Amino acid sequence: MPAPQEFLSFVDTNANAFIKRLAEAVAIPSISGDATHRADVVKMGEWLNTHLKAVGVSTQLVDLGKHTMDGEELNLPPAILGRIGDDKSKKTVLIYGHFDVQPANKSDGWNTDPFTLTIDESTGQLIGRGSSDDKGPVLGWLNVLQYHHQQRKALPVNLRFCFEGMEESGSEGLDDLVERESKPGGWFDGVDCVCISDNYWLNTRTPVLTYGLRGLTYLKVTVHGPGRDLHSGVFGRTVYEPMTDLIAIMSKLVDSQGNILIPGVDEMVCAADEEEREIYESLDYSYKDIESAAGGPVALTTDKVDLLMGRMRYPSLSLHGIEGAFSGVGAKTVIPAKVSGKFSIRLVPPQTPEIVDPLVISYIESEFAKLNTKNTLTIENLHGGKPWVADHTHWNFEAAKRATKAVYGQDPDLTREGGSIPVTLTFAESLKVNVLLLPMGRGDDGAHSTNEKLDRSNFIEGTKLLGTYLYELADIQGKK
Ligand SMILES: NCC(=O)N[C@@H](Cc1c[nH]cn1)C(=O)O
Ligand SMILES: [Zn+2]
Ligand SMILES: [Zn+2]
Repeated sequence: MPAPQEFLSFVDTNANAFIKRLAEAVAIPSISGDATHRADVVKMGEWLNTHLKAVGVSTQLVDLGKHTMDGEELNLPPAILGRIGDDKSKKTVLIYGHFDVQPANKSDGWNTDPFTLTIDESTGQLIGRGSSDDKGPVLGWLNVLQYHHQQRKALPVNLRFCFEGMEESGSEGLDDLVERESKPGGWFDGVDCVCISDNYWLNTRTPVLTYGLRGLTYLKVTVHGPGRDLHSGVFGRTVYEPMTDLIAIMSKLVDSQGNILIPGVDEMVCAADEEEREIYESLDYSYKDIESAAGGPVALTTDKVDLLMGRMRYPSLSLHGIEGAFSGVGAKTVIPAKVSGKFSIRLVPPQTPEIVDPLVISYIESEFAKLNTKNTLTIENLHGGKPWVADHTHWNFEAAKRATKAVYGQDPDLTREGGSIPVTLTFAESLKVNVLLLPMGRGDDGAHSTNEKLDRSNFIEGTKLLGTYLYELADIQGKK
C-alpha cells in the first residue's frame, strides 16, 4: 500500500506550519547535561506530551526517579510513553526519540541565537540547537500523526512511542523502564519492530538506513593535590602540579593519527578482510564529505574506506575537555588545585564498557605511578552503552528501503553510525525484534556542534519518508 497522495500533499501544504512548530520546540533549551536547564527539559517533555495528545495519542508521563549530576541530586525528566491503535490485524511499531539537546551558547561560535530557529532563505537551512538532533525527527512523527488525526484517516499500523529527555546524558533510568514495559502486559507488549530517527546521512546527497551504532564509555580523570589554587610565581617548581600530571596522562591515551594507546583496546577488534572493505567501497562517500562537514581540511586520510571504517567499525578515543583548568580571557598565572580530564571511547563489537574500563583504569593508574607525583588520582565512569548491530535484510529494513525509493527516487546506502544511542540495544534485547535507524538529517547538519541545522527539504521529505515507511510496513510480508 503506497502512502496516499493526499498525505504527501498535506505535508507540502502544511510545511510552513510544521516549521513554525519546530521553532517552538527549538526555543525550549532542553539541555539535559546542565543542571540549571533541568526545568527546561521537563518543560520540553510537557510540550511534546501536549502535542502528542492533540493528535490522538494516549500518553503517560513516567517518573524515572533521581540521579546525581556534578554532585547535585536532581529529578530525572519524565519519559513519555504513547500509544495509538490496537488493531490486531496490523503490525505494531515502536518509535523512539529524544527531546533533550546538547548545550549551546552563542559564544561557542554560533552565527545566530542557538535557541531561535533561524531560517536561511538562501540555503533552505533551519538553524538551531536540536533542529536535527533530535527535535526535527521527533516532530516529523508529529507531522505524520497530524495528517491522520486531522483528516480522520486510520494509521496503517499501530504505534507505540517512547520519548526521553536524557539521551544526551547517558539515558539514565531508561533501560529499566524499557525492560519493564517489554514484559507481557507492558506498554510495549506486542511490538513487532522498532524505528529510531536519530542519526544522519553520510553525506548531503544519499539517504541511508543504519544497522549499527558504536557503544560508548565516558570517563573523568581527576588529579588533585594542593589545598587551593596557587600563585605560579610563588609555587612554580616547588610543588607537584595537578595540571601537569593530568596533561601527561591525557597525552598517553591516543596519538594524533587516532590510534588508541591503551594496550588491548584497539587490539580487541579484528581487522576487516577484503570482502568487508568492499562494503565500505560501495558507499557514496569521499574524504571531501568529512572535510566539508568538519568545516576544514582535517581528514586523517583521503582513503574513503579507511575513513568509513574509522567512523563505523573501529573504536575511537576523543579528548573532550578539562574541568577546573583556567580557560578565561587574559593571562591568569594560576596553578589549579584540582583538574578533571574528560574523554570517551566509542566502542565496537566485541567491546563493552565492562570489558574496556578495567583496561583503561589499570593503564592510567600505571602511567600515573610512573610520574612519581605526590598528587592523587581518581577515575570515574560518567556513563556508557554497548554497541549494536542489526540484521539489515529484515522486512523492517525492506519497508524502509521501499519508502526511501518512493520519496527520494533512489536506493538508500546501508551504514553503521559512529555515534551512540545506548537504548537501541536495550530495545533489541528486551523486545527481541528488529530495530531500524531511519535518519532524517544530512551528514553536515552539525549535530552537537555550532550552527546545527536541518535542511527544510530534509524536514519535509523526511516527514514524508517516515509516513511512507509506515505504509510500506503495513504492506510488506512479515510478522502479522
Ligand atoms: N543522536 C545520537 C547522539 O547524539 N547520541 C549521543 C549520546 C551521548 C552519549 N553521551 C553523550 N551523548 C552521542 O554522543 O553519540
Ligand atoms: Zn540524538
Ligand atoms: Zn546527540
